[in-house]
Amino acid sequence: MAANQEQEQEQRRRLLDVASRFPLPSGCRFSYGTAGFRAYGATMAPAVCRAGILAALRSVKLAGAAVGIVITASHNPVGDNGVKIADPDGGMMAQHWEPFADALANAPDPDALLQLVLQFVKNEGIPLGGHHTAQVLLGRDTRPTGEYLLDAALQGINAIVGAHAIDLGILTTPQLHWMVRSKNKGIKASESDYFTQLIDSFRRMLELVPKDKSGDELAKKLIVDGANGIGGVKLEQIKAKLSGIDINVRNSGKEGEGILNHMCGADFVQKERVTPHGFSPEDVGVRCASLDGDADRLVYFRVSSPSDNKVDLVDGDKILSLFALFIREQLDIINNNGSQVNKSLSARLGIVQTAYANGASTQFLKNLGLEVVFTPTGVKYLHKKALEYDIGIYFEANGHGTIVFSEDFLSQLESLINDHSSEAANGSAQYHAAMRLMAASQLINQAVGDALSGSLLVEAILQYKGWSFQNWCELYCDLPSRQLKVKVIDRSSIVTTDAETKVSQPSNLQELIDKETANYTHGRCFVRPSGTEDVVRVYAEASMQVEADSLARSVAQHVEHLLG
Ligand SMILES: CC(=O)N[C@H]1[C@@H](OP(=O)(O)O)O[C@H](CO)[C@@H](O)[C@@H]1O
Ligand SMILES: [Mg+2]
Repeated sequence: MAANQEQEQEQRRRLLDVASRFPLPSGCRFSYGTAGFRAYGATMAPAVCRAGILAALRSVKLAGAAVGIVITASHNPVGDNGVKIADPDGGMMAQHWEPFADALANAPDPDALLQLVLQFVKNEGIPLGGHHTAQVLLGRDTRPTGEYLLDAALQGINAIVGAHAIDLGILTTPQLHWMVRSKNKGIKASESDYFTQLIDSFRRMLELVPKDKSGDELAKKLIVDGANGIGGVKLEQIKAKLSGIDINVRNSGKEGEGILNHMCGADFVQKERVTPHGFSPEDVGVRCASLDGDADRLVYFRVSSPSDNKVDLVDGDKILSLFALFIREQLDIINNNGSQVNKSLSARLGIVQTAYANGASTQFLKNLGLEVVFTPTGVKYLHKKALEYDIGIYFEANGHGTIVFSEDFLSQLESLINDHSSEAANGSAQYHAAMRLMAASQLINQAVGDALSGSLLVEAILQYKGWSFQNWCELYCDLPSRQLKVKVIDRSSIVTTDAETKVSQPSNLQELIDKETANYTHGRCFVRPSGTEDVVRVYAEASMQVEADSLARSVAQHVEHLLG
């Protein structure tokens, strides 16, 4: 038999073999959804194994570039688990592969799986069975089912001839995305390189804080709620090396401290607006940050008073607003400063939000004269949109977000910094502003939202501005809002348009929503099927809390009535 034919046979055999090792339980249906497959951890092995096959195929297709797999269920309960795939640029897997991901995960038997793969590789022109290579980097969070699912992923990857899996152990989701991106850029990509980049660029940011702004001890104090997940573990590892900030980690994931995401973490704090487990009245007034279970979400809060457990919340929208103010300020300094180096920077700055962004934040950003655009829910949409700008800043209200800088902008910035190399110019405000933007671009994780690097950027900006938590809170006042979930028979019967702000099907639902909304001052309401849970989500906003509550309730009733 010719060598090629032999390889092809071997490839078929391996696929049939691995599929029979991970049969799909009957009645099981996976959907790639907003952010990968997610379900009860013990049931996830077939989907994770198939995600391994898919990641290896994606790497073959992209000429052996590294692709990533993260095993995590983020903010969901500890018993859940899931899998997300990172593309070679460190972003989410290209959306046009999602239908194949769905079909592969749900292939009912080994033969169906084999046929599906063979058809797909033919359509996509993937040179399967030839002399190709593929590499897949794997990370997982701290969940008890992580190791078991990692093994399923490894078996899936190894089912593709020529594929090579690299297990990077327990990592935050953003670390894995950063490593994939760095590896494909040909730069140092280990965990210690990631830490060094964070520590060094944070130090550089603080060195650029004007001397008159350096605040008191409270300004440097930060308590971090690690959600008993991997973010707390990693922060403990580096906090002593972060100078200029005093970090205390609670819910750090240490044995006995608590259960992952249970009564703690970014999702809990943002939704419940109460102090997470491990915080007490003694913490009143101190700036606190909360991460989710895989550390790709970040929100800030402050314990409001010693007598109740309420918090003042700073959500993703306000983190976005702080970042936008900072970036804009540096661009203004560069472009309006009469410096010896007569050079300006042309930069298109874009702000990306979803319909869940509080209306007050959008108004605030627009009042600053910024370009604000909307995408559907999910980092995969926001990130892609942000890449269209020289500097794109995006956040979901729940704390997923980051800043992306175009290569062209960064090289303009670098040349500006080089032009300032003479000593006299080094002292100029323009030079400092350019250096701040450069340090920020190195501190922030440009692959994906990262609670660790995001919180360090927040801390550096607050120190730069000499701002307290209160100053930050007062940027604008959130409009009262309410989110509800409605269980329906088939949530996919709701179809939305205009970045999910309008319903196109069922045909009369939008009219009903409009009618309800018209009854309220500053009323805004939309519904959409969740991409991670079997529910329809209702969001309402109005000038008073009771109004937002009642608008959400009446629209939820319409949804229930129409969809059962
Ligand atoms: C309203 C909301 O918070 N939706 C979340 C949630 O998506 P849904 O499609 O709404 O279930 O999970 C996504 C993944 O974590 C996150 O990106 C998104 O923001
Ligand atoms: Mg997460």
